[in-house]
Amino acid sequence: MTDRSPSGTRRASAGAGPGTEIPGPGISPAGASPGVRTLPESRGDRQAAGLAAERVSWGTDGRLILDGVDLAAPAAAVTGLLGPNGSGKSTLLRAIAGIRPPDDGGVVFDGDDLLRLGRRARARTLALVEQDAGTDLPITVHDAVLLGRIPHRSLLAGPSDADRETADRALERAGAADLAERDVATLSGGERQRVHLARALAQTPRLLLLDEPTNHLDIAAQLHTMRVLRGLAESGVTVLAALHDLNLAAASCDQVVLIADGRVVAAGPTSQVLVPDIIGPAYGVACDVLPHPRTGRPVLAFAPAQEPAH
Ligand SMILES: Nc1ncnc2c1ncn2[C@@H]1O[C@H](COP(=O)(O)OP(=O)(O)OP(=O)(O)O)[C@@H](O)[C@H]1O
Repeated sequence: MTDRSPSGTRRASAGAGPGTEIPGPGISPAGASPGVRTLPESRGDRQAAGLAAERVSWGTDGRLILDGVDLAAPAAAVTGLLGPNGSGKSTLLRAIAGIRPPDDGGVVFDGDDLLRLGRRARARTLALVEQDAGTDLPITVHDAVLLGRIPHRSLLAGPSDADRETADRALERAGAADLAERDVATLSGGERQRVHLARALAQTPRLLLLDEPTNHLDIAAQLHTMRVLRGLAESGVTVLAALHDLNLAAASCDQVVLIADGRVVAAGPTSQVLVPDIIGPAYGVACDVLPHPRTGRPVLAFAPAQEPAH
């Protein structure tokens, strides 16, 4: 049973308070939670191309983890999914991917009900790069990436030359070509992360979901990964990535959705959500925003929240 009472699950102070509610794209007024702050620029109807999660709820052990989440991720854009630890980002990505289907709500992608697609059709449509997805299979990186082609071929057929070429290109694009002959089990955390991305790329999804894709990566590899995501978006892919690094989000995302305690706190263009009066309360920190000296995009600087004076 899912406890839908507010008292069981929510922190008192996360996010914008009541009175800031403004409906936006994919955020139907009926489904919006109190405290949802969706920016006026994103107001409008749900876009036909791209992803729309509608009033998605999921709970376990009497605890509501996702509480009527509405999220729109347009096609040909990178959408960042932000929120403090335990806010429900991974759970939401798994719900959208159908790995842990929601108890309530729907997930529509390019006009199709994603949750009604069969496994194979879904695997041809979307790929999910999970956080710290481990694999101890005794196989090479190249063969692991080739597994991404399985949804695209008949069940009895082995990989074709075209499949191998796609896997090679995916390895190249993910910056993992030099790892191709390595045994997956011997890879470092950052090397594994690149291989997971390569496998997802080999799947040639139209919807790419990523849970902390820059985990374990050094700064150059982080920037490379975000460039790959931007390149995918430019070629029409819908990209939704859970990110902890708000500066990477600021540098790379077209728009962001901020959740706390399983509810949307704010959603809209990156530069309008990554502002002190939204980020500070959501994460419980003091936050300043400066222009990036090279790009002009927002750079966030953090400090511990001020203790209230006694
Ligand atoms: N299967 C489960 N059983 C019980 N609790 C769960 C389960 N899955 C998730 N949770 C809880 O749901 C909450 C949200 O978890 P989730 O992993 O989605 O958060 P997150 O935003 O991805 O966190 P992080 O940033 O730390 O990775 C957490 O409190 C977690 O403990």
